[in-house]
Amino acid sequence: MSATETLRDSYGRPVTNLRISLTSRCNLSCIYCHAEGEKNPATEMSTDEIIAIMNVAAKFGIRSIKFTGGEPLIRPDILDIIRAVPVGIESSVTTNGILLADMAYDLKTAGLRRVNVSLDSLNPETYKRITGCDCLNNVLAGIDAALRAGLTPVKLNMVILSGINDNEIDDFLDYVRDNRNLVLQLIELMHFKDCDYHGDLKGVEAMLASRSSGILTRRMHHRKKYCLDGAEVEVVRPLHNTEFCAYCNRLRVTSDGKLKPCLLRTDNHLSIRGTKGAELESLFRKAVEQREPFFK
Ligand SMILES: Nc1nc2c(ncn2[C@@H]2O[C@H](COP(=O)(O)OP(=O)(O)OP(=O)(O)O)[C@@H](O)[C@H]2O)c(=O)[nH]1
Ligand SMILES: C[S@@+](CC[C@H](N)C(=O)[O-])C[C@H]1O[C@@H](n2cnc3c(N)ncnc32)[C@H](O)[C@@H]1O
Ligand code: SF4
Ligand code: SF4
Repeated sequence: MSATETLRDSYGRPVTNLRISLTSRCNLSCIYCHAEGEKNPATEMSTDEIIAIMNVAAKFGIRSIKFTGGEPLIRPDILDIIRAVPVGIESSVTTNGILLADMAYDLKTAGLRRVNVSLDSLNPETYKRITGCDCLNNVLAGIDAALRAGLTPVKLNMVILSGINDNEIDDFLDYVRDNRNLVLQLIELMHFKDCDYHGDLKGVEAMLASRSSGILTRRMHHRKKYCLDGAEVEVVRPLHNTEFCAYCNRLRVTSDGKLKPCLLRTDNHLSIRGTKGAELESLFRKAVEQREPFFK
């Protein structure tokens, strides 16, 4: 196998991005959480199992690894995991930010490139209603610490919840405005729980487009990025979006060690528990073969 072999699925989509769920456990209980599509996970992977997976990913030309969960920062070995990311792979974490203030500097020193921080409201009451925790200030302190540590750009993930936080978009635009290191991500709610707050992101995109001085298209998912009056906003609108899936370049690993070809499917997971070397590589190939756009 060449050092730069990139895996492609039968739809011609290259896999360049790996999302590893480090745990299904979390210190918050958001009303909408999809937990990265995990259902009843078994035992978490060990540090060594995660390192073996990252090393195979490097052989297959994976360019970026995202650590997610559950809440990835509650893993006691998170710094060891980040230190073990193979050279040449950019690593990032998606976190709720609760523990970030104390950890940002160490994460940066361990080699982490950047963070996405979930923040669905700037109002303490609304934040508590969504997450179950009266801890908005911890998250804001975490974002400041991440900026100071250079974990940039810091992307703020805001899931649009109709009737709960959709009146706060302008407040968020003000929050990120004129800070080149802060990007706002507006995310469409996917229904994984009985959560009835789905909002229309197409309407939001039309509003952003009408106020934008420029619109870019990201390679991944062909997501649109809007530049308006000093604020950078990316829109994540996956549902019934064939273009989004056509440009999906990700493979996932569940916290209990299964390759997961698509966020929205649970019927084609492949267990990699107890495998390494050639066997693990062959399972990677098989998982990529099983990838297909969810919306097509
Ligand atoms: N349907 C679907 N949703 C996704 C996919 N990737 C990310 N999302 C959603 O997008 C949101 C943001 O995910 P993040 O973990 O912050 O990462 P990201 O924005 O996708 O990645 P970066 O921009 O590289 O940091 C989450 O709500 C995910 O549920 C995907 O491949 N399919
Ligand atoms: C599952 S969380 C895991 C990482 C971390 N605990 C956090 O909240 O950032 C990853 C991202 O998925 C988003 N998310 C969770 N459930 C979702 C849903 N039903 N629809 C859309 N996004 C969702 C969260 O807002 C977060 O930005
Ligand atoms: S913090 Fe993340 S993993 Fe935890 S409940 Fe909220 S969205 Fe889910
Ligand atoms: S729904 Fe599946 S195929 Fe579509 S973008 Fe998400 S992970 Fe990729």
